[in-house]
Amino acid sequence: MRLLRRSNTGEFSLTEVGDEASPPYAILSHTWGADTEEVTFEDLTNGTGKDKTGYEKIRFCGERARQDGLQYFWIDTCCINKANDAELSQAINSMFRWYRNATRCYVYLSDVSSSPFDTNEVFNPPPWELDFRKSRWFTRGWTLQELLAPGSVEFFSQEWKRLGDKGSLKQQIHEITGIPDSALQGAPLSQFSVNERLSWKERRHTKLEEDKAYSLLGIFGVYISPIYGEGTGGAFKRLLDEIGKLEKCIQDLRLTDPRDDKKRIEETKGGLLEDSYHWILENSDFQRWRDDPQSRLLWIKGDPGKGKTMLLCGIVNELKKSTVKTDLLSCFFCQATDSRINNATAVLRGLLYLLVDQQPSLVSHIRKKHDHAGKALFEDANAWVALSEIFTNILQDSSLNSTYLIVDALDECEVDLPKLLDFIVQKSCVSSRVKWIVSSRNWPDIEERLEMAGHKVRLCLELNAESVSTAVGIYIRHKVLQLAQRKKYDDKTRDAVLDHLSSHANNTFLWVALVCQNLGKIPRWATLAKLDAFPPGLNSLYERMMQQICDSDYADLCKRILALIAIVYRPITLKELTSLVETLEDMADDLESLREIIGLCGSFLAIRGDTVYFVHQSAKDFLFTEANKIFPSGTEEAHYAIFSRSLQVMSRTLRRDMYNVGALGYPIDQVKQPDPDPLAASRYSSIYWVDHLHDWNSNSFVNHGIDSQDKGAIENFIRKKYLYWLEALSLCRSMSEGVLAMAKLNALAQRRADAPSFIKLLQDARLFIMHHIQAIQNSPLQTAAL
Ligand SMILES: Nc1ncnc2c1ncn2[C@@H]1O[C@H](COP(=O)(O)OP(=O)(O)OP(=O)(O)O)[C@@H](O)[C@H]1O
Repeated sequence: MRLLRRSNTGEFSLTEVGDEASPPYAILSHTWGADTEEVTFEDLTNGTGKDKTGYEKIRFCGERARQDGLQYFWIDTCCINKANDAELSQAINSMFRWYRNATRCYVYLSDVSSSPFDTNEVFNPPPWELDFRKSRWFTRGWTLQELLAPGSVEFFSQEWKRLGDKGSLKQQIHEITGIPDSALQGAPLSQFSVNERLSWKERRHTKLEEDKAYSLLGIFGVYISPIYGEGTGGAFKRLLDEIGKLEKCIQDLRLTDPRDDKKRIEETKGGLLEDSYHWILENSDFQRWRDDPQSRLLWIKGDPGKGKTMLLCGIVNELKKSTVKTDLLSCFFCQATDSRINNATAVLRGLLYLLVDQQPSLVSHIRKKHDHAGKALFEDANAWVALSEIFTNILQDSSLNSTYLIVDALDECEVDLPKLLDFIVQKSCVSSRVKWIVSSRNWPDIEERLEMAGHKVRLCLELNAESVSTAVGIYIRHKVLQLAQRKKYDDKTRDAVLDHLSSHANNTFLWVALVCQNLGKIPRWATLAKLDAFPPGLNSLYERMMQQICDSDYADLCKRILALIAIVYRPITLKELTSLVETLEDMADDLESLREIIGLCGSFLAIRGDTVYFVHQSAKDFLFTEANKIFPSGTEEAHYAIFSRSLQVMSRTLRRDMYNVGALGYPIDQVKQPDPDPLAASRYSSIYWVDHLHDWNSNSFVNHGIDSQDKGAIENFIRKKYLYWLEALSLCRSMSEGVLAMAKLNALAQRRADAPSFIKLLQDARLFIMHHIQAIQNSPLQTAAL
């Protein structure tokens, strides 16, 4: 971009700077006078134009910038060479970003006059307010982005008097423009619907009709080359086309919203306690990472349950508070218990999703490939290659703002962890504008790879025992006071619980959380006697919980539930649970009793909403180390049981037009999930039944193949229910999982050389889904027309 600079003698000169390396600058927002009045690029290069009225605005902006300690500033009249079409086109597509990146934006209101003696405090409303409300500035097209893009927008009268900024004048600006406060305060514009954003420009005008559309490019984060002469209709058509493609691309990219994952994790873990993570802000390693431009990667490591995830949640909150509005912050929380967020491609997808949500113009890097490949770009066998290339390009994009990338629980990334680690190691030294934080357990293979990163700071929780111990102490007090209040402990009991927890916690948050959860189930009068039943150390505690389950009257049922929850590919709902465990089948309408049964499974499980989760990854890890207790016949048998139950429940419940949409071409975007949802019990089964069949085979030393009985059941299902299954997959927005499932099923069937008609049936079924995926994905009932 080209910036103006004021010399000591008061002269102005132009200087070219790279967008990436631009010095801090101020930017002017104003309304244009007659062309002859504005100082142009030629004027400045030829040293003319000083007698034009527009020169006053340059002097104003230069003087304000000087007062604010800024040497450079930008004004659209003279910093763009409009005679150069390519430059003009590039400027139109960059302007939003230039306004956003400006340190200050000064709005010069030539039609608002304010006496130098007016003080805003004395008159309410101030005498200039009426003129302010009527100012032409609020009626022009380009000033919309000039209002929204910068973090700081200050308003000045024609006498150069400061009237206020978009914070102090937010009420008036909201009333004049109809733009919600949150958008004025800097909320990502992607949070507002396309129609809402379009409505903001309704009463605004531009000199050239096409500019009405072009002035919205930055507000939607899309690029189009201006074609003056195409008319408003043509310009808007191209703009809306681009917006449509952008929205589709972001929709396809989204796997989960990591912001929702963070919220869910905090809630399932009992809520984030600020006082228990604030120590990090005073920690010298953290400060070094935050303040030293050379420190690019902060790696927080510690044993299970030491509070890493909650610490990262806290850091995300604190960075959000302390960084400037233009900084990007993207995070991802890996969870081994959920196959949607336990792999390297999911990490890149999640990080990218939040980056483009905050800076939509970055989508251009994804669109190049997505326009050709569609959603498959993020899901096919080459997804990692494509995503890592896109990510690299984004990190190298000169328009990328300062960025924080945060990845929690690398140890829970179960698929392609080495690739992800190498990627982080390489990319963390690419750009000084990008800072990373990652967390992991003390695993040697993670250590080995992350050690290779230059510019890193390592923060080991075990080496910060004093801070962690104080933080755990605060947590203990908080939890015990909660318990004491809820259970009405007397002082003696409360102090004994405090003492026991403080002396046995061993700096492990999770241990405290689990013991408190257990104490919550014990009657007040039995509390003191039971305290010693909570041994120190996570494993001892888990062992005890397991022993209690084994001794209880419901041991078999609890173990079956634990085995199921341990082996499913994503957390399942209570309804899904009833369909997958035979003995729970009758409880589909009695979820309260089911909740009680889950409560009997020690404190291994937690329910949030209607979904059952492991209380912590370490609880699941423990169950696998004690596999003989919950999987007496091995994990393969547990997979087989889920496969077989899934086939039964699908055969029983899937039917045509389950959501009563009626019309064959009814678009999926408009399909609403009915309540009660006819797919509630079979959703999981529909997506994962083949995976369980596959893992029954692949995990085992003995290759079971598909025996005659299962062959018959599968054949029957495909012949009678295949189209309903495809409809269900479409309603679950999981058609691509269906394609993969049919590929796996075909591969398994190949082993039955004695059953050619079975193989042929599955081949045909596979070809069918591959050919019609698009149609069924868009309209679930299309299955009936095919
Ligand atoms: N700041 C905090 N506020 C509230 N609860 C906390 C906090 N820190 C830790 N906890 C409690 O401790 C438990 C364990 O913390 P967390 O899951 O963050 O540990 P972790 O180090 O990430 O464990 P792992 O490596 O096994 O995943 C949480 O479930 C939560 O109950």
